[in-house]
Amino acid sequence: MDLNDQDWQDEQRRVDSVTRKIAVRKEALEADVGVVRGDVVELRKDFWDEVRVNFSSSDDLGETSTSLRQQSQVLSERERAHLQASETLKKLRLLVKSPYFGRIDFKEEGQTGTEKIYLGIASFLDDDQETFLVYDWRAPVSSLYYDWAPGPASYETPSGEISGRMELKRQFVIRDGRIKVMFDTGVTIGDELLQQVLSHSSDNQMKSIVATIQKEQNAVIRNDKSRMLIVQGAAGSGKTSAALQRVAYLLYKYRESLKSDQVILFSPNPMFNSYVSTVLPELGEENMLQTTFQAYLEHRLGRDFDLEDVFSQMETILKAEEGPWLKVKRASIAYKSSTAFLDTMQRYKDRLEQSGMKFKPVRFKGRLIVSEQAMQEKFYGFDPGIRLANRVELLKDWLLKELAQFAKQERKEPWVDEQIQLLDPDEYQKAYTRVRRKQGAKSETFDDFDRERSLLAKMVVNEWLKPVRKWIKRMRFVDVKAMYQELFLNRDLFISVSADGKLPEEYEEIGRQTVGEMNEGRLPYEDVTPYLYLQDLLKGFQTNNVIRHVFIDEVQDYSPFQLEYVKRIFPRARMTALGDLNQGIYAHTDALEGSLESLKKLYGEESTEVISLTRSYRSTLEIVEFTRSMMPGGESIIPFNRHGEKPRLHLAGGREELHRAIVGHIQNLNSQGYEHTAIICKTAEECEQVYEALKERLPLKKIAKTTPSFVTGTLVIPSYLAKGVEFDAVVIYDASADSYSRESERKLFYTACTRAMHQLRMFSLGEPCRFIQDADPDKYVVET
Ligand SMILES: Nc1ncnc2c1ncn2[C@@H]1O[C@H](COP(=O)(O)OP(=O)(O)OP(=O)(O)O)[C@@H](O)[C@H]1O
Repeated sequence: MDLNDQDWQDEQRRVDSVTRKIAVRKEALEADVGVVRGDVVELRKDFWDEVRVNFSSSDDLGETSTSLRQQSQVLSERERAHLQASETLKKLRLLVKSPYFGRIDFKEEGQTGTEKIYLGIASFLDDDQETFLVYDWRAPVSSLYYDWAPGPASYETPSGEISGRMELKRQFVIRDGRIKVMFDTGVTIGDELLQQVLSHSSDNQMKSIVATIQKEQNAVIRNDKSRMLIVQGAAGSGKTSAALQRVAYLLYKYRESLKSDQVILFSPNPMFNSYVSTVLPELGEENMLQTTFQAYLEHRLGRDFDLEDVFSQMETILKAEEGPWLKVKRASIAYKSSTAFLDTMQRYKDRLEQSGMKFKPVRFKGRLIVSEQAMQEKFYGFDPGIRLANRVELLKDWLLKELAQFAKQERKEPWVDEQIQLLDPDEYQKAYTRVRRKQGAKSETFDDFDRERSLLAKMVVNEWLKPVRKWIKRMRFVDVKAMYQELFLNRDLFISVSADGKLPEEYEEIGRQTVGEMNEGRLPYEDVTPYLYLQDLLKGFQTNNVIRHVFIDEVQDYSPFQLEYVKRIFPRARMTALGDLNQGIYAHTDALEGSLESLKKLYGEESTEVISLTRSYRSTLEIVEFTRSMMPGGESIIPFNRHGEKPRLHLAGGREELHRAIVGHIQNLNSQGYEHTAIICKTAEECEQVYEALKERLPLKKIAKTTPSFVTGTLVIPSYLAKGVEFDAVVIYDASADSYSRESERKLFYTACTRAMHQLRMFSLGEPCRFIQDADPDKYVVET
């Protein structure tokens, strides 16, 4: 559209006028916020000056407490006002630069006038406080923009559906108050604008997509009926993007009841957390909580074992030779990932209700305080109607009493006197003060020798028994490890508790591997969640009742067992699961074949909705056409119509030639302005070698599983860590048949290739892998 166009001038005039109003409001609020902040600071500083403190009599005490309460109320009211004003200000600061991105003209059925509705990242009312100059993109009326082309249209409101006719749909790009781009659009939200957005270079931070949300993505964002929403979508179809806008939508729609810290996102790795962390702030919202499943596992079991993480497991498996060990490992992973194992565990718990609980005896200084047998007798002496975890709780209380009893006796022991003698004056003084505090302000001094000795002995013994008490309180007397191992050591037990009365394949060997690792203090990844599950069955689940929405990205990487566990620890939450079955890269994801079905079972079909996203936005049409041709069923992936070069395969004769070609290619990419590129290697070990070999020739950044934040530049990254992120250009380091030799690595290879936005080049030392050979030869170019 021409700059002189009348429409353009009219729109720019409106932008000017709205921006001016926003600026005025912003400045006024800035002044207000300053004042309120000052108030809060003053109130905090002078808090005690304003409170009348007097403890002389009970009347004075009452007055003091009233005064304290009043002062706290004033302070918290001002703090609330400050928070609210700051949040509004944050939005005004964003709006002033770009007040809106879309306009629809809508004529409601039965009404005479047509309303012009402008959409931005937040609502902005005119001074009359009635006219919306900008509507929040999440308001009910805004869904017209995402769901309909000009013509008949309707939208849902809390009081029912509103129908009418959309007469115009217009898009803008406004930067610093100037309209940069403006056009009227048809069916989908501007292919033109999407073209522009997608042709940009990638970044180390994900961007919000509010201006170009597609209809099917809008369905994901606004869905709030089902307990479980499954989003199955191709690589680059905007699953993560839609999920983040969905969080923003939920925070808006339920702003009275839902806060950002009641929403949690499980990310595939810590680096991904940083990659997506700017989207919500860009929309003027607070970030939700972010974590990884691994971080949760570490938090729960990291002190007890050296926990293997999914990346180490992956690395080990990718590097392992085919043979008996790998066969057993695969069988072990498959079984321990399944819900069959979860059922077995449940039945094992039922069995333990009757018999078989294992306890660690309570000891002190090598002496037995309570034996395992005594604990078992006590435990199975409780009413069998009481739940297992509650009986453990009762046992704990009993043990604490036994310990108190023991402590009383112990005070008479000679070692206690020795310890009292050893107290230095400082410790003595401390002990004295502590004892006095405990006694209340009753006596000024130790009144006689006996009393002094008895108080000090009590203190010394208590101090020495503290770790034992803590040990009991944490229920560490429950020998979870022994009971977990027992399952793999005792065939008869296993058969009797397994749901189908059978042993899993390779049972004996799995047992040997599992028990061996655990005795070395290590817990293999496939055992971590089952172990935790058993522990929770025995000691009680640590549920989180605060979280209302759980988002799981890359859900295909979770085993059915793990998903059941997540469901269990967030009993009051709804779940949004985002995944792509083609990208299930970990060993346990074989257990997830047909996993959409198992995912649907998690909350039951009636509480589950599935939305499929089939259009892929990240990569050029050429890259999508190539990558999808590697995958069975890939035809259903629809590329977005953005063109680029065909992917290229470079066959190298030797390693030095390979390195020379890669260096030349990266330099070429940089000169084309592609600065965010990745050399994707199969394993971390290969990354290490490549980094060492090329670091003198290229400014490389090596990415490892512990890398906390995503960076721009030329990265050397293992395939499994490139999940969820994207690059201008991707270089597959060695796509040879030697390197990717197993069928099970197809999804890994596909995932690596689909990280490319604009260019994909694969290098191969010798014959390329079968996945490339399976691909449509018309869809890539071979160079030698
Ligand atoms: N409606 C949209 N408007 C603009 N950009 C979009 C849109 N949808 C997706 N994109 C872009 O496409 C790219 C891929 O999106 P995203 O990472 O959310 O996809 P994904 O489905 O989670 O991918 P993967 O499963 O491969 O990790 C991102 O750059 C995103 O900004």
